Amino acid sequence: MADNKAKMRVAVAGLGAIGTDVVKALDQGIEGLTLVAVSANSPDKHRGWIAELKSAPKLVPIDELAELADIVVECAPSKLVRAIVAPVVERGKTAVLLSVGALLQNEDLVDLAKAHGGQIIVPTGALIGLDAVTAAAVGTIHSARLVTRKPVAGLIGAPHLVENNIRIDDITEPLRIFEGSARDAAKGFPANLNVAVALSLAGIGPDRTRVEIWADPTVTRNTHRIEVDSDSARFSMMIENIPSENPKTGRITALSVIACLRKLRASLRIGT
Ligand SMILES: NC(=O)C1=CN([C@@H]2O[C@H](COP(=O)(O)OP(=O)(O)OC[C@H]3O[C@@H](n4cnc5c(N)ncnc54)[C@H](O)[C@@H]3O)[C@@H](O)[C@H]2O)C=CC1
Ligand SMILES: O=C([O-])CC(=O)C(=O)O
Repeated sequence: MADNKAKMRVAVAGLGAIGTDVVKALDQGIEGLTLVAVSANSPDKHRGWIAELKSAPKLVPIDELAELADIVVECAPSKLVRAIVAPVVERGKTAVLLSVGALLQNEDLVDLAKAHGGQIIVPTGALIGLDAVTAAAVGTIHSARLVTRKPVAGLIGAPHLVENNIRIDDITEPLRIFEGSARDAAKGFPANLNVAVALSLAGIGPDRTRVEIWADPTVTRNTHRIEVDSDSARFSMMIENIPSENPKTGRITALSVIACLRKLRASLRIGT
């Protein structure tokens, strides 16, 4: 049957572990969407494979994306979140946000979206169970907790470790390196704890959501366990993510974005 709805134009900001897979999936085809533009830090590095796509998008600086697209997918370093998302939501458009940890320092972006009829979408990303958490949050959640275990390589360089002089390079046993709120976890581990912030925004907020982080030389996967107790259900779930080419980022993250984009215009939509 003919597709009567006009396609929505999509742009991708950042061509790293997540962005590259998202671009390739969009080029293969996602119902109701068309890829029009991408941004990269070193455009020359990407011109070759972009030119070989079925339909090559424009390669432009991030400040041009909001004008060119209806939906901009942010998969860039967290310091660029404001520069990428503000112009999108100011135009009443949609930003898909991966560096969700940065939202805590940029909470006014949500007000900006509200004022202009824009939307910020946070995919489940590397986590699990945000469908159940958002459902439970319609009622009352009593407690929410995240326990993250990562191989040492996925944690090295985190500001919390550097500032507190915590050495993990030579550990031979699991070491708990952080216990506290999701808000503090996001500050101390900006490239690692997007999942903590996503959980907190789905549930009871960054101050009441508790987080434990372990550096674990016995695991090869980024492992996240969530435990939620509410007036509708008690649940705990664990996901063991195979790292992508970026050891800080699980492979499933890009797939979650692709699934999220598929849902935007799909004729059948499963899950909350
Ligand atoms: N919500 C979630 O569950 C998850 C979120 N993330 C977050 O998503 C973001 C992207 O993650 P990855 O793809 O793994 O990171 P990555 O480091 O592999 O890719 C980021 C890309 O952005 C590019 N970039 C830097 N400056 C740029 C600029 N001015 N314009 C355009 N591109 C620029 C870099 O060159 C790099 O290619 C990170 O902030 C990460 O923390 C990662 C995993 C899970
Ligand atoms: O597990 C992952 O892939 C990444 C992660 O913890 C995060 O960004 O929050």
